[in-house]
Amino acid sequence: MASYLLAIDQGTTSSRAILFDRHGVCVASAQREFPQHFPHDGWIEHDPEDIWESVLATCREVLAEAGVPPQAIAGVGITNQRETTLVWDRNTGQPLYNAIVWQDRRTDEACHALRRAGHLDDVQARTGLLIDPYFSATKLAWLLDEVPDARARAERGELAFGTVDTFLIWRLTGGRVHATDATNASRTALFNIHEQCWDEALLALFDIPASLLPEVKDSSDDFGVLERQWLGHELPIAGVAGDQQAALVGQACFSPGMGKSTYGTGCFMIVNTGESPEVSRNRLLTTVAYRLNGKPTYAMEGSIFVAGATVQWLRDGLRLFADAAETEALACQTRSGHSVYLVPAFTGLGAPHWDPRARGAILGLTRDTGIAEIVAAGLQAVCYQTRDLQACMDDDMAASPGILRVDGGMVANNWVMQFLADMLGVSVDRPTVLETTALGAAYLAGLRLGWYRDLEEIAGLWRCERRFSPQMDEGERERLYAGWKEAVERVRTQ
Ligand SMILES: Nc1ncnc2c1ncn2[C@@H]1O[C@H](COP(=O)(O)OP(=O)(O)O)[C@@H](O)[C@H]1O
Ligand SMILES: O=P(O)(O)OC[C@H](O)CO
Repeated sequence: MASYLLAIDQGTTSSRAILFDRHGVCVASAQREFPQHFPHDGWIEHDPEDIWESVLATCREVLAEAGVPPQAIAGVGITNQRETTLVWDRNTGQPLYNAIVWQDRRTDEACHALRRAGHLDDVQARTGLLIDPYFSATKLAWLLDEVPDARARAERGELAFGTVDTFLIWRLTGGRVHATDATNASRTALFNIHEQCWDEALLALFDIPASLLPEVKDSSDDFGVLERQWLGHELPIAGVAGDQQAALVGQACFSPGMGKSTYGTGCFMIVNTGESPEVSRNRLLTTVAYRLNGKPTYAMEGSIFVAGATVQWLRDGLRLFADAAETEALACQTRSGHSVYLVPAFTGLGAPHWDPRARGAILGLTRDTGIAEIVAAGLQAVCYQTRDLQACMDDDMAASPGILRVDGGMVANNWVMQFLADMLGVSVDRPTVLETTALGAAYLAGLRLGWYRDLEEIAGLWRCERRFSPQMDEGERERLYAGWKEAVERVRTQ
């Protein structure tokens, strides 16, 4: 009898494949990093073949490592870096160009022009998003305009567009299925989140031929069959969601008001808002949390572009330490109440500022500032930015989550988690399974395959490993946060 679900987690810097059992316990995992390409300032690309090969290799590795035959897998869930845009030939499956990654800013000018022309409110009303290079629509338009012959070929119906989930589904099913799920569609800026369909007015605005677009399915659905040639056995692809939404599912945040924050390369805080697509007054995003049985559940999201990436920069750029894990001991050595601030606006600022031209800064240096204070400031920046998002959510929804569930590579750092609880003034819960993104994809597949009755059953599987409770006094918390706000004002350009 099939005993496992296979989750494919295709992220920005690496691909992972993880096997879960029925209780949501991680049985084995495999991970491969792949190269990032920076052809010009602000441009970030992935070679689609690197994405594909790393996914295939990790799937094979995880089965080998666990000693599990493919017949023991009930089905596959896919979760992915969102917004990243690919176009390929429907006949050959060959991509026309590299994948343009979500962090890529090449369409900054085009977005600026659309905002100047007054399209922001309409785009926000239809998509829940803003007009920003982050989302797929302007990246896709760029591909059609800049790759020779692409627009004409798209108009003849020869090409397919997809985010990474769609590309993987296409390849895994041998080109039989061209589909995405509603969470991924909701990040393209072409999808109407109220009507749950591609929006003709948006296709016209961004000049995108409808023939390029995939079918939009539920997050638990029939996405076709992974062909026998890849793992030696046919497997149903039964769950798909963008990685941040999958983490919300993996964290079992199924009731309105429950939220999670993921601290990986970037940081994404998402709060479930139930059946109502709340519109933010503070430039947060409205997005599809998951769609089951044709019914969307919505969420509000704050996206911070740089979180763990600061730690990488401190390690690889400044060479202040050799391993990210060392940051915890370094931060513990800081003078309490030091006033160094590091604003990690390396690629601009995301929510709630959306200032692509801002650049980073370290402020408040004194003669006794050392490595420990700079490292601590880098870690604290992530917590201050979460507090910025919390303030927006408080204003938009009258209440941000009373308890925040956290995951991602950075949450291994106890010092960061305590400072986060202190800065937010709420409890921060770290679950036993930190691979919540992959777990969410597995749960979505499991729902479709009848492994789980409903979301309630899945919620019963969530376990807290450690709770961090706020300990800092109010005065100190507000003094530190006021310093952060001042530091951000110094780098903003708009
Ligand atoms: N102990 C730690 N303290 C602080 N940051 C850490 C620690 N361990 C890992 N990180 C950071 O977490 C990030 C990796 O998290 P991960 O969830 O794997 O990211 P992603 O899925 O975005 O690639 C890296 O940027 C790394 O620098
Ligand atoms: O691959 P990650 O974990 O950095 O997540 C990327 C997000 O999906 C971008 O929106």
